Amino acid sequence: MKKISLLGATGSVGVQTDNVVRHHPEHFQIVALAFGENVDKGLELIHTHRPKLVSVKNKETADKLKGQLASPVKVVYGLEGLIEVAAYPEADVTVNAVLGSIGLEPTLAAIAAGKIIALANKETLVTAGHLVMAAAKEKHVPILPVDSEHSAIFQSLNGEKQSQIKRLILTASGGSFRDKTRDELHNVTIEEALNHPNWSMGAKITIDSATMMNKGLEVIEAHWLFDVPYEKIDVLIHKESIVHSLVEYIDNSVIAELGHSDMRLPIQYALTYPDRLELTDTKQLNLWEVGQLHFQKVDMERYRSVKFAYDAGRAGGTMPTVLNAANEEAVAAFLKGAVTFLDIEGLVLQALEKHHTIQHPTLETIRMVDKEIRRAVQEAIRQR
Ligand SMILES: NC(=O)C1=CN([C@@H]2O[C@H](COP(=O)(O)OP(=O)(O)OC[C@H]3O[C@@H](n4cnc5c(N)ncnc54)[C@H](OP(=O)(O)O)[C@@H]3O)[C@@H](O)[C@H]2O)C=CC1
Ligand SMILES: CC(=O)[C@@H](O)[C@H](O)COP(=O)(O)O
Ligand SMILES: [Mn+2]
Repeated sequence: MKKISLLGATGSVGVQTDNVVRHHPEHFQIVALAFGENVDKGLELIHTHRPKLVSVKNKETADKLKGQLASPVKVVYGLEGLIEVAAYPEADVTVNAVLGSIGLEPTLAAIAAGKIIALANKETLVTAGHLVMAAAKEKHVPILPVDSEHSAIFQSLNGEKQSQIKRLILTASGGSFRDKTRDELHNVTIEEALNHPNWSMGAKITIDSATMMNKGLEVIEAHWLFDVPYEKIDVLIHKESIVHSLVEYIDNSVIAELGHSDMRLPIQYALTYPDRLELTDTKQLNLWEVGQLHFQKVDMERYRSVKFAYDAGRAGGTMPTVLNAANEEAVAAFLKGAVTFLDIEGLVLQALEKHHTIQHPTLETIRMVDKEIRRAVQEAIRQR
């Protein structure tokens, strides 16, 4: 029985983790969970899994939740609460599916407590990959990818030697606006941007897919997870999202993982690794039904966010922290209707251009830069 601490329980990945756990009650148990403000969904999950510890976003939500709980559960809140859930002593695995760089300190706390990390929260690795990977190495803690592309790469690597990797190839759907030219992006709406062609996901990552910043973040995530330099990480547009990513070896052999779009597979694999379990209620992949698969080179002018991410990743230090913080603020503003779709890129670029990289940042420095950049982006939005 694997005991799980689940962060971001009410979100898209969280709810699919709940689904995986409910299908295999003999293998998994959720012993602690954290969410933000969705008390109705949170109560449903608490009722199903009966965790011993629950954390929510703030005191107000904690009070609201306590007022509606039928059984005694310890309720905590804020970043401290997230950290307490992440490092919950009874848990074996911490599934981090919270949204944004708020996931960093809980990840570090879970590593310090010796938990296996099943990581969906890519912003953690983008903002401070050097700290997370160094801590995991020191504590001999595995960081198992939940992000579908990274799970595909992890499965395709299957223990092969690092020195034999020629290239990691991350596939990208191209997002909601894949078939639009750059000029056609000026007046796109929030609703159109949220309409991902292949995946049903939370709002922020769906917008990231539309700008293709998601792929940029995933390039940096892959760099840290697999210890591969940026020159050996490529992005390939693949509109069907059937090939989830590929690994090319020095003998030109290319190994990939394929399947229909269903996050329960990478979530479950991170929980069962190195074993596998049956995945119920899923669609088997019959390639004859799919018929054709398409692949296309990425145009870095059309998808500027991918280039920003490569540049920020190569610059290193605090530059990826800036990329991530500016993007989180710009996407949040777009989702509130405060800026246009193309403003997201503009705001990120402005933040990157103004920043002087600090190399080898400590956690304190990362926190300070993250805060400063968010403030600067908010100010830039106010001045528009
Ligand atoms: N969705 C997907 O298919 C995939 C997602 N990912 C990554 O996984 C992460 C989660 O994505 P997704 O599930 O789509 O996101 P969602 O927006 O659907 O869910 C986010 C979760 O985080 C919680 N949350 C947000 N802010 C806070 C906070 N301050 N304190 C505590 N909890 C908080 C939310 O709570 P509440 O709603 O209750 O407020 C919710 O449970 C992201 O990093 C994303 O990039 C990676 C691959 C695929
Ligand atoms: C399911 C998942 O892992 C997402 O990150 C997904 O890959 C988004 O799709 P694109 O970024 O390729 O549009
Ligand atoms: Mn992904």
